[in-house]
Amino acid sequence: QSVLDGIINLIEEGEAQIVLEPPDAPYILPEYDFIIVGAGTAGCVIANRLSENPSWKVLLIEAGRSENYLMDMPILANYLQFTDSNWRYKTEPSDKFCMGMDNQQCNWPRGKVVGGSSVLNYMIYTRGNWRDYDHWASLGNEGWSFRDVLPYFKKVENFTVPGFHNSSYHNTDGYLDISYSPYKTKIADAIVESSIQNGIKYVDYNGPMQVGVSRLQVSMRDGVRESSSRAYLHPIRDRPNLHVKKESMVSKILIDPVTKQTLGVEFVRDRRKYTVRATKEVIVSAGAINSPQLLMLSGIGPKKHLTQKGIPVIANLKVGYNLMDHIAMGGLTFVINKPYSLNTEKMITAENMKQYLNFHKGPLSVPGGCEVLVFHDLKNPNDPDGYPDIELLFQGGSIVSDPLLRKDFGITNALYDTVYKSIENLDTFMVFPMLMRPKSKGRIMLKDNNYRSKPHIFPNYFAYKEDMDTIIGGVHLILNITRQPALQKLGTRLHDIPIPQCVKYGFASDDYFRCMARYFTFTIYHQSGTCKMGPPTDKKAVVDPRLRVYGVKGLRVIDASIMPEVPAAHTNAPTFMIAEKGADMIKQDWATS
Ligand SMILES: Cc1cc2nc3c(=O)[nH]c(=O)nc-3n(C[C@H](O)[C@H](O)[C@H](O)COP(=O)(O)OP(=O)(O)OC[C@H]3O[C@@H](n4cnc5c(N)ncnc54)[C@H](O)[C@@H]3O)c2cc1C
Repeated sequence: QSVLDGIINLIEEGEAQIVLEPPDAPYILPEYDFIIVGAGTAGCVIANRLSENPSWKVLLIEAGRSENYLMDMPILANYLQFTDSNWRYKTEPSDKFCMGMDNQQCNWPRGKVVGGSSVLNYMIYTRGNWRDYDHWASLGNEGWSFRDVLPYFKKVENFTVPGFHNSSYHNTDGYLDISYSPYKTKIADAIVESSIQNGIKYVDYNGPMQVGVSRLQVSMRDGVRESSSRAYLHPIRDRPNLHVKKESMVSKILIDPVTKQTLGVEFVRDRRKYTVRATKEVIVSAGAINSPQLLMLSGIGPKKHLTQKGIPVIANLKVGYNLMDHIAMGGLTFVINKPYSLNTEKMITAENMKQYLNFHKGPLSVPGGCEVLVFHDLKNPNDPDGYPDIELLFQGGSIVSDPLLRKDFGITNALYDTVYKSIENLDTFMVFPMLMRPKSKGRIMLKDNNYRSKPHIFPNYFAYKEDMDTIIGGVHLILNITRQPALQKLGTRLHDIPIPQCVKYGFASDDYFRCMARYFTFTIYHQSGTCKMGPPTDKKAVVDPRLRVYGVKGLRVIDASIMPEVPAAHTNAPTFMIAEKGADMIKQDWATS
């Protein structure tokens, strides 16, 4: 098989993808039983599950266009943020975080495409800790304990990770394939070995014990990204009772101001406005930024804020509060003296292309270069069933390995040139110490009452000192791991050109790293919590434990925004679980009514 054969294969697979994704509905009905806003991780699951009932008519509305096959080549993950499939949000400028980024703003990409952020993401698949969900339940969210949600995590997956087939935790007949990437670098092997040498156990972090080291379990099928659309929509593309409307942005949820009954939605396509009615429910699955934005535009949100923006209030709720994210100190880079690192330009060889295009194997199958993670409990380091407060995410390359990676994060040219330019030709890897259980919470606010305006984003990172301390604990752990023999065999050393603004603290001191975290504040893209789930006694709750919006009939939010606390996980797997569970709740509620 040659590269040319591979290119033909690519064209054929690309064509197949176009046919497999449900088409844009050429017409829509005046009313549906259910209207789902947003075909992202959650929306595709809900569309599939609700349309299982052939007597229900379901409309799925998505602002973005079709997913294309190139988006699903794992190594291209870093590139997708530069396309129109990204909403391209930015945080408000700050002098406490994101200080090394252009205009002191962090980029917050979000998927605007069929499949949503599951098309832009790095495919890392982690469920979180059993305590995350027991904690949700203890806050008054009945039905959300780990015991309750485990069946839904299992329902999602076709788990093919070798060596970990524990049927109490895993399943093989779900829609979403979970596997290891078909390729790993020698750096990944050395990281795993060094972690073990540092006393860390190799685990199935989606099994009974989460703390430990592992290669990444990823949502991939046969070396190709498994987005929520590929997993949940492609297999059901011919269902006549499901219509998908693409490139159509919902501008308002229509609610009767007197009865508070949801009537339907208004959406805009090609600058034309359409109205469509929902006879049973509207389900908002527009993600952790757009869901609160849409609720607020529709009159559901904090009374004072909505009134200031000239929006009549339908329900006075704390929409947009409780904004959470997982951040890491970026830029921690190690130089090695072996030619093992993933470097995009060096990787584009005929052999690697041949491997990927023909067989979906080789270095191009590594998701954006991410390879290994360690979950660790800094407070209880010896507890094999610890509750991770830090994750170390290892990449088989670094900020210098791909010219676009620094632009993904928005690092200023000046800072990049000063700190990293000189190591562009060296072999390197990078580690993110990532805060898993942040105390600091932010807020999303409307700019104005125009649905096309991007909202204001205040992430409020590092408002609590403990959050920074945890990151520093993570840096120490990374340094310990890199001192172990397996990584030392590669000549691993910390890249030591300092950030000029931090050098006054003394390179590699804790205060230096604190300063570095404020300059290179890297989001790991886990925005969540902005339509918080909680019991009626929770003053910040927007939806009840059955995901129904308080004070409004016929309206639910089902996506990452309902998380009361962000789990110790990358948020895609928990969002799949929420969607499976939410869809079941809808079925239950309509079965008994
Ligand atoms: C760059 C990046 C990398 C990530 N990496 C990982 C990872 O490796 N592992 C992991 O677990 N998680 C990762 N995540 C996070 C994870 O993908 C998200 O938590 C998850 O996809 C959220 O799902 P959701 O359904 O809440 O929202 P989304 O998947 O974002 O879906 C929302 C959908 O609604 C659409 N929409 C929004 N507003 C409207 C409107 N008004 N009208 C119509 N449609 C609308 C959007 O276009 C989008 O398609 C990453 C995210 C990003 C952006």
